[in-house]
Amino acid sequence: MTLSGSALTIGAFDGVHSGHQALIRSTVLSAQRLGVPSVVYTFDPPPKALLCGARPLTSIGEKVARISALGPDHIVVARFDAAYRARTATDFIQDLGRIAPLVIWIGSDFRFGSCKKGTPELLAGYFDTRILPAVCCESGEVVSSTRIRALRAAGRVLEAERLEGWSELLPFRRSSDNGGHHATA
Ligand SMILES: Cc1cc2nc3c(=O)[nH]c(=O)nc-3n(C[C@H](O)[C@H](O)[C@H](O)COP(=O)(O)O)c2cc1C
Ligand SMILES: Nc1ncnc2c1ncn2[C@@H]1O[C@H](COP(=O)(O)OP(=O)(O)OP(=O)(O)O)[C@@H](O)[C@H]1O
Repeated sequence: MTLSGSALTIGAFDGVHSGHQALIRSTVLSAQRLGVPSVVYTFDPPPKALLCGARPLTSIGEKVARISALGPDHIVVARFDAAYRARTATDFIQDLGRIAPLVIWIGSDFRFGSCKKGTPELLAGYFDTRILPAVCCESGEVVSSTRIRALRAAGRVLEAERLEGWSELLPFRRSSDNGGHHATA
């Protein structure tokens, strides 16, 4: 996919939890303001599934369905395998040129590329990079896919679902395969 302008967000987005949702909403809003398409760039499987054996919170179909529900114009799904993992931060920044982001939304802890050398500061040297403050739960802890996986593993399913933030939005749906349309990188 090649674009001449876009608003972009990037991440594993495992579970598309409330922090991810805020990031995607900010991206869609920026795109509307700028009059360009919004793009969500994600990876399958989530890097931590390949690298640490983490069990993904949803199937790729459910992830794409959740992202689609937030209204971006495009979803790019890059296959995260051994070759992709070896890509450097600079390789990835070059790839992003095809999407021509006028603005990129990320969280402050976003890291990308081999040895996690890609930082928000590096990205900001190439693109207008906006950092969304971390979304926290009611008790003040930062919401993360890792925390949701740990809650699930401990059998604390309701707490995990609350952090994911989908049970209220889509009350009748569970983690099933009902994929949407998406491009692969
Ligand atoms: C383009 C790209 C984007 C990445 N994005 C994420 C991400 O959003 N979340 C994550 O946990 N890891 C992400 N990773 C994985 C890490 O940056 C890194 O590749 C991984 O930790 C393995 O690093 P190593 O091969 O140097 O051990 C990404 C990797 C690449 C190449
Ligand atoms: N609670 C949050 N608030 C705002 N942004 C977030 C939050 N959690 C993650 N992000 C951002 O979402 C993007 C994707 O991150 P990622 O998919 O690695 O999420 P994660 O919840 O941190 O996952 P994990 O716990 O597996 O590392 C990154 O830019 C990250 O900074």
